[in-house]
Amino acid sequence: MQTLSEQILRNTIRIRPENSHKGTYGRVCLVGGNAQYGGAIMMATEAAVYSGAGLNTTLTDPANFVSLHSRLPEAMVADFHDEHQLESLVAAATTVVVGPGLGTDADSLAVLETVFKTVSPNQILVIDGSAITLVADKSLSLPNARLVFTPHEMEWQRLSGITITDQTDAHNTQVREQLNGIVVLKSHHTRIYTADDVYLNPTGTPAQATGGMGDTLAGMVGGFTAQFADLENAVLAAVYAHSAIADELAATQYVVLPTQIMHELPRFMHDHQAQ
Ligand SMILES: NC(=O)C1=CN([C@@H]2O[C@H](COP(=O)(O)OP(=O)(O)OC[C@H]3O[C@@H](n4cnc5c(N)ncnc54)[C@H](O)[C@@H]3O)[C@@H](O)[C@H]2O)[C@@H](O)CC1
Ligand SMILES: Nc1ncnc2c1ncn2[C@@H]1O[C@H](COP(=O)(O)OP(=O)(O)O)[C@@H](O)[C@H]1O
Ligand SMILES: [Mg+2]
Repeated sequence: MQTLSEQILRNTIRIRPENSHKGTYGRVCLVGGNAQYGGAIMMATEAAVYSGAGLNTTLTDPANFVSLHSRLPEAMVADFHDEHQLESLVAAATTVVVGPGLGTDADSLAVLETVFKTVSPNQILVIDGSAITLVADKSLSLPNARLVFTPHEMEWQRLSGITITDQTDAHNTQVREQLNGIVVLKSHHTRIYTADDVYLNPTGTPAQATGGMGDTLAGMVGGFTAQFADLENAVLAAVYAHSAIADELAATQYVVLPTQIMHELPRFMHDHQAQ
């Protein structure tokens, strides 16, 4: 087991080359947000945009279009019920983030199944929130893609079958091997399980214990993995940065809002970029 340090930021966040454009920094496709949970996909989208991903498209319930656009004109939006559009936008993405606020009803399942059948082996697929619950409840087969799972302990219990009290590194590693992806097991001491190692994130604060905090991390993982070449480092750096920013804010705040974290990101990434 290794404990992450600030070094992961300098190893990952690159000074931008002058000769670059939005196409250089990846396309993120975010899929989620039913009529009840529009906030979740908005926070994930905003986090991807503020992470610096070059192009961001959100596939969501049309009930969320106006609120999303009025907050975030940088993102493109489309209806996730339109299967043809969902397929073509997912196919064009560097990273797909599926699950924040997706819900678990029949429509949600249909959207998730379309995403799973569309992604290809060289695409990155971040599976979060409701998508994890659906995979577990419906015993869905996972697609052949570069998978990143971001469960909290209850979602991990559903997906892995390991009860929260039994979620030891040995047990978690066994299930990670079957899933064949990176697992970010979120808690007050988040651990990241990769093919070769287990990493402990030393940053984080109970001031983060508020709804939307994980949706924000999912969007950051989307933004970082779409831009930075090394998948594992990009995931580790996103996890570290998310909670390091919260720690900074918690020095003077009782609670840290997810939207405050994402708004600090451009400054934080500027301060930790390296050649
Ligand atoms: N503003 C919004 O639209 C929000 C939408 N959300 C979405 O709501 C859907 C359901 O997700 P939820 O996570 O709320 O519901 P879940 O039912 O998946 O999990 C929440 C339950 O897990 C328990 N739990 C145990 N250990 C935990 C841990 N370490 N971290 C978090 N919870 C732990 C909690 O006490 C709670 O009872 C997801 O799609 C999610 O993205 C939530 O993110 C909240 C905010
Ligand atoms: N007490 C805590 N200490 C540190 N980090 C926390 C704490 N409580 C929550 N977090 C972090 O907040 C996030 C919560 O994720 P999640 O439960 O998926 O939120 P949501 O689905 O509501 O967006 C995770 O990154 C988790 O590590
Ligand atoms: Mg969550």
